[in-house]
Amino acid sequence: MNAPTRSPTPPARTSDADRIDVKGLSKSFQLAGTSIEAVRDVSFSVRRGEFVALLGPSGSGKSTVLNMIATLVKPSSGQILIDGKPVIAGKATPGVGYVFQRDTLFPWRTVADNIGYGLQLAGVGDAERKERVATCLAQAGLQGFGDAYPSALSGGMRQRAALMRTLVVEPQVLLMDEPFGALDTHTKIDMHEVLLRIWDREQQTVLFVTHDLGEALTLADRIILFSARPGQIKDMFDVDFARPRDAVKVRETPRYAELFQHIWHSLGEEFIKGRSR
Ligand SMILES: Nc1ncnc2c1ncn2[C@@H]1O[C@H](COP(=O)(O)OP(=O)(O)OP(=O)(O)O)[C@@H](O)[C@H]1O
Repeated sequence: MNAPTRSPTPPARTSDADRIDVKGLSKSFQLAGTSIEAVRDVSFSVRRGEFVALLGPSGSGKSTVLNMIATLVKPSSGQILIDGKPVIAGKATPGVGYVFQRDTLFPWRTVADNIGYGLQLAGVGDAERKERVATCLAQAGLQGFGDAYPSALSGGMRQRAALMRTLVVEPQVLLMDEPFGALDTHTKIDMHEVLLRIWDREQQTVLFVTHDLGEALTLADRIILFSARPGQIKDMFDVDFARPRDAVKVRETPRYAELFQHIWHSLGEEFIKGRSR
């Protein structure tokens, strides 16, 4: 895959090939002698270049599923395939990037050095690293902040830098765990714009965890709705807004209101069930 601004012709948006396959995934945690069933028998696929949101109330096992796909948590049972190959718990899968809710920038490194960290680990030479980091800074609207330390940036700017630190190594699969959850509404919508523009160009396969229905509708091609714990797939919804999307305008369309209302009811039932568990 080419670097963010270097791809001359965008790849086909989606193909029928499955990039992520999750089969019969379950997870129970042991906590102080008690077993907590977090996820029960979850199966789904994500096609190459598809943007899928995992939506559900707090505690419905969305992060646990994402963490299992990211190999950070070992499944109790079930299988996860990426490009047809089983992932191995504890071992990073090549081509898969991860963005967390809280920015995880190193405070002692400048923004440019944070973004360039993965390239440095991969042994990319100084000149190329500089060029690729400059491209990422521009894409994230962070020109002029490369030499700043994270403490000098706003929350939104830090999250943009964290996003770029993952994207600079050009992952084909992007796992995102409520990456904008800590941001205020307007900054969040700015981040949706940044992500939509990058994804329009690069068309990574994205799995995005959120409990924010508006965010899922703005970004995703498909929403997978989780039930209250133990997390199971309750429903799936296609989000058929045209691309490229405008993160502000899409929310003003009648179709958005229609889909919102339709899914909101189902999500609301799980919020209520989740409260009593
Ligand atoms: N390491 C762990 N040890 C014990 N229990 C855990 C662990 N991780 C998650 N759980 C439990 O598993 C359940 C699902 O948690 P998870 O974080 O996956 O849900 P979520 O849908 O991502 O929630 P949120 O939206 O609040 O992040 C919760 O009851 C949680 O307490």
